[in-house]
Amino acid sequence: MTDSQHRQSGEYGYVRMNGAGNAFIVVDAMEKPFRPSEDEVRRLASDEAGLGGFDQLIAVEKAEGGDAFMRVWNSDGSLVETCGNALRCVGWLMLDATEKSEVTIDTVAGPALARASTERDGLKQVTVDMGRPRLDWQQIPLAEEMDTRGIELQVGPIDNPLVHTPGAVSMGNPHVVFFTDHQDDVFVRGTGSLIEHHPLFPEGVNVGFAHVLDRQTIRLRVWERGAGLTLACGTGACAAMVAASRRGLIDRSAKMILDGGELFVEWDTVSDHVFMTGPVEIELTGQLQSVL
Ligand SMILES: N[C@H](CCC[C@H](N)C(=O)O)C(=O)O
Repeated sequence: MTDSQHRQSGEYGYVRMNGAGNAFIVVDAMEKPFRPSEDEVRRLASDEAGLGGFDQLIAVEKAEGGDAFMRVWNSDGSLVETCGNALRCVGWLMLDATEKSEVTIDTVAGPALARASTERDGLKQVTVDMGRPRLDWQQIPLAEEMDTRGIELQVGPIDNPLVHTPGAVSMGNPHVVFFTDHQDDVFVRGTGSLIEHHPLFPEGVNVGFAHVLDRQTIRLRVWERGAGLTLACGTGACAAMVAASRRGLIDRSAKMILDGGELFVEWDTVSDHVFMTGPVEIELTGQLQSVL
C-alpha cells in the first residue's frame, strides 16, 4: 500500500504486552499521529474490537527531547499524565530497538529514564527512574489544604471507620493510599469506586490498599482511576512505597507484591527520585485498523 493509502487506512502496528499483569496495547505512532477520541478508546477496549481488552492504551510517538513520547489513555477513554508499568514496557521496546543501555521516554508528567535490568524467572526486568514524588496538597491535587502524610478521609461508620487517614502522593498522577489488611475484592471495588471520584480529588484519584507485611514488603492492590481494579499499578506501587516511608512504616525501599507480580521500588535519598523495577512481557503483535 502506498504511504497515502496507509494514511487513509490509518493502519497502525501494535504490541499487546503487560507489566506485572497490567495490560496494554502499545501503538506505534512514530510515523503518523494516533489521536483516538474517548469514544474510540472505549470501543477499542471493548470485546467487539477483538484486542482482548486493556487497562491502558499507549501511543509511542517521536519526541523532540528523548527517544520517544508516550501518550496514555485509560480504558474509560480518559487521557492521563503517565503510567509506570507502561514506561517499563515501552522502555523495553525502545531498548530492544535501539540497543541503547538506557532510553528517555517523555510523558505529559515529564521525562522518565528506562534501563534494562537482569532477567528473573525468565521475565525481562526493566528499571524506570520515575522522577520525584510530588507531596504538596496542591500537587496531588486535593481540593483543600491537608497534611498529605495522612489526609482527613475515612470510609465506614464515623465512630468505627473501615479505613481512614490515607496518604496522598502524586507520581505525575494522583494517588491515595489506605494502610489496611482489608483487601478483598468486594471491599477494594466498593471503596475504590467510591473514592475515585470523591470531591476531595478534583482530578479524580487512583486508590491503593496497602498491607505492610514487614519493613521491606508491602502487599498492594490498586483500584485505578479510569480502569478499575487492575493486576498491577506501577505509579500506585511507587506512591504506596513513598506514603509508607513518610509514615515510618518502612525505610526507603520495598518489594511490592501485587496481584499480577512483584515490583521493587526504592526512593533515593540523594536524588529524591523513585526507581521502580519489574517484569515486562510481550504477548503478541498485530495491525490496528484506523479509528480516526
Ligand atoms: N489509571 C492511572 C494511569 C495508569 C497508571 C498505572 N497503570 C501505572 O502502571 O502507573 C491514572 O488514571 O492516573
